[in-house]
Amino acid sequence: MPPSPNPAAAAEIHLHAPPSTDPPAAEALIRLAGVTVALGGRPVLHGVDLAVAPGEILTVLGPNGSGKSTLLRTLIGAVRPARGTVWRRPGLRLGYVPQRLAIDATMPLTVDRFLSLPVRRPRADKAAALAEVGLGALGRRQLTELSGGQFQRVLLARALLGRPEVLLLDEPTQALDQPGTAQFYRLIADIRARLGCAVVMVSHDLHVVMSASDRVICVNGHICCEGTPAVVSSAPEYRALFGLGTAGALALYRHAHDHGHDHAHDHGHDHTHDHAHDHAREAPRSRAAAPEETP
Ligand SMILES: Nc1ncnc2c1ncn2[C@@H]1O[C@H](COP(=O)(O)OP(=O)(O)OP(=O)(O)O)[C@@H](O)[C@H]1O
Repeated sequence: MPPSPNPAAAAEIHLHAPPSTDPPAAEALIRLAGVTVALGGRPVLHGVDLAVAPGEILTVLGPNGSGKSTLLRTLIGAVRPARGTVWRRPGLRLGYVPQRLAIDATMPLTVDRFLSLPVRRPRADKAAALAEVGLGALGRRQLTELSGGQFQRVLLARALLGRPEVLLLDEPTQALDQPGTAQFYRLIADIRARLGCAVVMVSHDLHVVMSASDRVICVNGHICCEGTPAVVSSAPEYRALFGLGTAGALALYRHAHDHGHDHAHDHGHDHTHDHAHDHAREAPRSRAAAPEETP
C-alpha cells in the first residue's frame, strides 16, 4: 500500500518556500511531499514537493545529471525516497517510456511482438495503439527497420496499451531532428486531447517546450522554479541554468498563444515579433533549495 500523505510535513516545507502552482491536493493523481532521493549514497533529489494534475502536460527541464530521470522514476515508484512521501491515487494507471531501452539489433522482433512484451496484448488493442500514434500499417515491420521517430512512436504505443491516466516520457525526442521533435510534441498534445491523460515529460528541447507544455518545472537537485513556460523562462534560476537563449522561443510562444491579429495588412514576410501583452506578468515562482538532508 502506498504511504499516506503527510500534510504536516508538506505545510512545514511551504514555510520555507513560496506557494507552488501544484494542483490542489484533492485533485492530484500523484503527489510528492518533502521527497529526498539518494543513489549510491549520494543525495540526488532533496526536498521535492510536486503534484501531477489530471490532463496536464508537465515538462521537466534541467541540466544533465540534475535528477530529472530520478524524479520520473520516483513518480512511478521505481525509486524509493530516503525521506518524504510519495502518494499515487489508488489504482492509478501509468504509462512509462524510459530514456533508454536496450534492444539487441540482431534479434528478429516485429513491432507487433514487441508490443506484447512483457505483457501479452490482444491484437486489436495493439492495432488501436499503433493507429493512435500514426503507425497503423507498421505492425509487421521489424524493429530494426524503423526510423528513430518511428521507434519512439512504437514505445509510445506500448505505453498507451495500458490506457494510462498519467503518461511519463523520459526525453522522448532525444534521437529526433527539430521537425521530428515538433511533430512528436504535436502528437503528444493530440493524445492528451483524445485520451485525457496527464503527461509528464523530461525534455531538453527548450524552444519546442515553450508551446507544448501547460506547466514547466526546472530541476537542479531540487525544484528550483516552476510555472507556465513563459514564467519559467523569465525566472532568474532558469536563466542561470540555461542562459538567455530562449528569448526567441518565448517571443514565438507569446505570438502563437496570446492574441488574434487585429492589424489587417498582409506582412508579406516571415517574422516573429514579441508583443508586449503577454499573459504571464506574474512573478516566477521560485523554490528555495531545501537544506541538504542526510538520509
Ligand atoms: N543507479 C545510480 N547509482 C548512483 N548514482 C546514480 C544512479 N543513477 C543516477 N545516478 C546519479 O544521479 C544523478 C541524477 O541522475 P539522473 O539520471 O536522474 O539525471 P538527469 O537529470 O536525468 O540527467 P540527464 O539529463 O543526463 O539524463 C547523476 O549524478 C547520476 O550520475
